[in-house]
Amino acid sequence: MAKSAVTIKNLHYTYPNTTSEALSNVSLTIKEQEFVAIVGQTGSGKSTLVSLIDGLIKPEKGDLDVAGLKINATTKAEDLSKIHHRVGFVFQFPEQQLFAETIEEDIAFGPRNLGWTPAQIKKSVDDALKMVGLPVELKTHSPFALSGGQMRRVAIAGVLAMKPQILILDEPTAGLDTQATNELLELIKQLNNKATTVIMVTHQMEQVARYADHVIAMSDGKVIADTTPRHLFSDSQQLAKLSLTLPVSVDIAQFLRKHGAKLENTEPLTLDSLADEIVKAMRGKENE
Ligand SMILES: Nc1ncnc2c1ncn2[C@@H]1O[C@H](COP(=O)(O)OP(=O)(O)OP(=O)(O)O)[C@@H](O)[C@H]1O
Repeated sequence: MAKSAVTIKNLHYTYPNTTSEALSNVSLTIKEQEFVAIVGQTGSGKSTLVSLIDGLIKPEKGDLDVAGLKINATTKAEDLSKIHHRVGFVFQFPEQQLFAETIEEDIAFGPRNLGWTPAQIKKSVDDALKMVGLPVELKTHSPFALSGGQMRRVAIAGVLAMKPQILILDEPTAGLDTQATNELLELIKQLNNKATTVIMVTHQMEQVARYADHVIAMSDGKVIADTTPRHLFSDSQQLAKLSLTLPVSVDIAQFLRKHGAKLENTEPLTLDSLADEIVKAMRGKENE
């Protein structure tokens, strides 16, 4: 059985100077090498949850185990910071945090902070550039001369250079065009295939359907659903409660079924699988 990458038990969190809990009694498990999507309406607690997993804030009550590090309300700041050796966090619009004169300097910032040797730092920069599909020769250039999509890749390379076991991404495709979005998601999937656990906050149900194997849906600081995308998208009551939309492929399949099409009963999570089902149904009709 796969080991757990993150285990959370009865977690509570309230922001300073506020009265209501941002997270209320959250318990969940994320296994190693899962691709997990965290979904929910604005203000439901997604960013707070991933900030706790990344050790940016400390729980008020409850326990976390993140890549083997145990965290609770009494954990000291220096112990909390050990998380950054194991977890990488790609914030929303990460390119806004690029700062150095060269791409190399920018990517090297994290590994240098971790105290790595110059040789280790050089190798980690080159490896990270390759991982995000950018030529290593670019490293002497300014990050600010790149396109928006490329700048985002450099920012993500800065996180990958530290070789995280768990990669958290908060809406990684926000503001990107369709091509850059698809390329970035494929890249994240490749990293996931090579053993990185991925936790992605997203509002895009198409991305959940296509890439995630586990979905955690939040509302009002609580986990409302903790399941597979296929199961979530076949539960219309739950979706309505969470005010989530259906992926287009599932929406079309449900419409066609309602109008008598004999499609298979499982929800098609991508347009490709919907097209396959429609072709099968048409062939079945021809053979009747
Ligand atoms: N720094 C903060 N100080 C006080 N309250 C906060 C802070 N950040 C978030 N909150 C509150 O905590 C709750 C959960 O917010 P959170 O940002 O985790 O939600 P979210 O699901 O990530 O929303 P979004 O999709 O808009 O990013 C909300 O009620 C929000 O107003």
